[in-house]
Amino acid sequence: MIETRGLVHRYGDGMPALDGVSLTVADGEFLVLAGPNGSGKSTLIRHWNGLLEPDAGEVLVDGRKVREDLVAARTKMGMVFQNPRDGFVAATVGADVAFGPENLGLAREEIDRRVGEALSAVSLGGRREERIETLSGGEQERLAIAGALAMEPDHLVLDEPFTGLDEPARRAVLDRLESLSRAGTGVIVVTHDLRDVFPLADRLVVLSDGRVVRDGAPETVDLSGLGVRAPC
Ligand SMILES: Nc1ncnc2c1ncn2[C@@H]1O[C@H](COP(=O)(O)OP(=O)(O)OP(=O)(O)O)[C@@H](O)[C@H]1O
Repeated sequence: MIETRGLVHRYGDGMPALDGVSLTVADGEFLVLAGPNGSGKSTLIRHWNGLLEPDAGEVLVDGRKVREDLVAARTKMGMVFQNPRDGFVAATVGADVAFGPENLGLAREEIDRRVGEALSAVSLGGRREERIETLSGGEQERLAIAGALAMEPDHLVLDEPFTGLDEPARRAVLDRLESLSRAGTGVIVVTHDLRDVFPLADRLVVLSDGRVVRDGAPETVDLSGLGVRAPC
């Protein structure tokens, strides 16, 4: 469970990027976090794995303060940031996915199992030896998801995972998210475009100017005037 309590974040002297956000995300929940550009979405998820320090308030993952146990939080939260291509650390598909589990100090057999399962979950099984630069944009997005999955997180958090994807790649990523969610992994998708992800979500939270302005079942949330593109 992710508990965000009264979270305030300021980057400088201006308006706070987060202005007292309180939000609890249950295990297994499929949550869409929406809001216009600059509303604080990326800032919020960076607090969930301790990349930023609160100016006020706190974040707890499974009851433990993130800033006091970064390793525990980062083991439970799988993050796929915008432009995942910038985050690859190895030359080949298999080596990149193995990097996280290797850093957990796991045994080689366990690492191999996780890499195999994560790659097949995103339909990249059998492509371990391929060089990352030869993959398409959609395949690279799925590879980034595999890297997060290999950590076997309780919550998979994806920041704008559909940007720059063509329709088949978008569909493939959505299908993966749906099956992961069905298998019990919590999924949090950050997006300002609700099109395809809307029907999958249990819950929609909308941020505006660093505050939670809507929170509810997707079909019950009124999106008018929020600068969020409603699903067609
Ligand atoms: N590193 C930074 N330094 C200074 N200000 C920042 C920084 N990162 C974000 N901000 C500011 O904080 C506010 C919230 O930004 P954030 O990126 O969290 O919003 P967002 O909802 O994720 O936006 P987007 O949809 O454009 O990614 C914005 O006003 C932004 O300009």
